[in-house]
Amino acid sequence: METQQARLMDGTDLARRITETSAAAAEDIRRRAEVSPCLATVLVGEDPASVTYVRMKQARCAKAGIRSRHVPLPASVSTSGLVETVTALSEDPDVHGILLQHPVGAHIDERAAFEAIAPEKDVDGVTMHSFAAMGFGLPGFVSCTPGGIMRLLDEYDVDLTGKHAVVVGRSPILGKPVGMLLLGRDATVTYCHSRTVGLPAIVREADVLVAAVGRPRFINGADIKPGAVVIDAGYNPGNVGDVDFETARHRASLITPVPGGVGPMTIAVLLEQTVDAAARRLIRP
Ligand SMILES: Nc1nc2c(c(=O)[nH]1)N[C@@H](CN(C=O)c1ccc(C(=O)N[C@@H](CCC(=O)O)C(=O)O)cc1)CN2
Repeated sequence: METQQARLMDGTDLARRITETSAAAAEDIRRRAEVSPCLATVLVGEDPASVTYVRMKQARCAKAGIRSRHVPLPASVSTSGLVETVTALSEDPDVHGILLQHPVGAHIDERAAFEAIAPEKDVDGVTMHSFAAMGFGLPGFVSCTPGGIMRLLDEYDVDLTGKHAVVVGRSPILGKPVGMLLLGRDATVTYCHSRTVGLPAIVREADVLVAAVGRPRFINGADIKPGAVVIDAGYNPGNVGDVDFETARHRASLITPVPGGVGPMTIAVLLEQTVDAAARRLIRP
């Protein structure tokens, strides 16, 4: 019997508030140092979803008074060509943050390209340097979606201490780092993925479930523990999440919608970290 309706975790509203603060901080930097924070966006090819996400990032930058410099590259670019472009942006003093939109194409060594981002400009949290900082619990730039998820959990006062957090997904910029951040907040973390045997039974144990597997409606609401907090980090075509929302909302206590949950938070964290990178440069030029 369906007894409860989960409260929605409103990522759109929280992202708007974070971006307002970033806009004020960007304005402050401009006034005090006559420097305007700048995000370089690098897009390989013309994958329609990636084009949309990069446009969204540029539009939010513009709204927040953050400059963006777009660098489109043909789908045929080689690994060395991409590394050369990213290295040049890393060395360009006018650029404070670099976003290399994922995915970059199967023929490219994406890791090599990410590693060409200077650590102090890794506002997207995709380099090994940032990954290690997240793992050690040291200050640094977080991967944007994991960072956005943690902000949502805090906004809704979710106590993570001793809670069983199940992360379904293991990508280097989403599943793995969000598990590390949850562990750093004293949750007991289990990583699962598309090949996990007996996944439903593990999902049923989750106090906090993070679905980040990239498969539409992969998590069935019937497998969600009553009262669980459900974070749907899926961004499948048609704005469909990794969780079957209609069934899950009757089991969870809190749930992120798709759209309007984790997605906007990803961009808010990217902008916030871009402004932060510019501010850090003022302290340590
Ligand atoms: N270098 C990176 N590449 C990618 C990342 C990333 O964080 N860094 N994340 C994903 C996708 N992504 C950003 O790039 C992203 C996906 C979805 C949204 C979003 O706000 N979605 C909206 C709905 C969008 C719509 O209406 O079309 C929502 O959920 O409300 C933002 C960012 C892949 N690559």
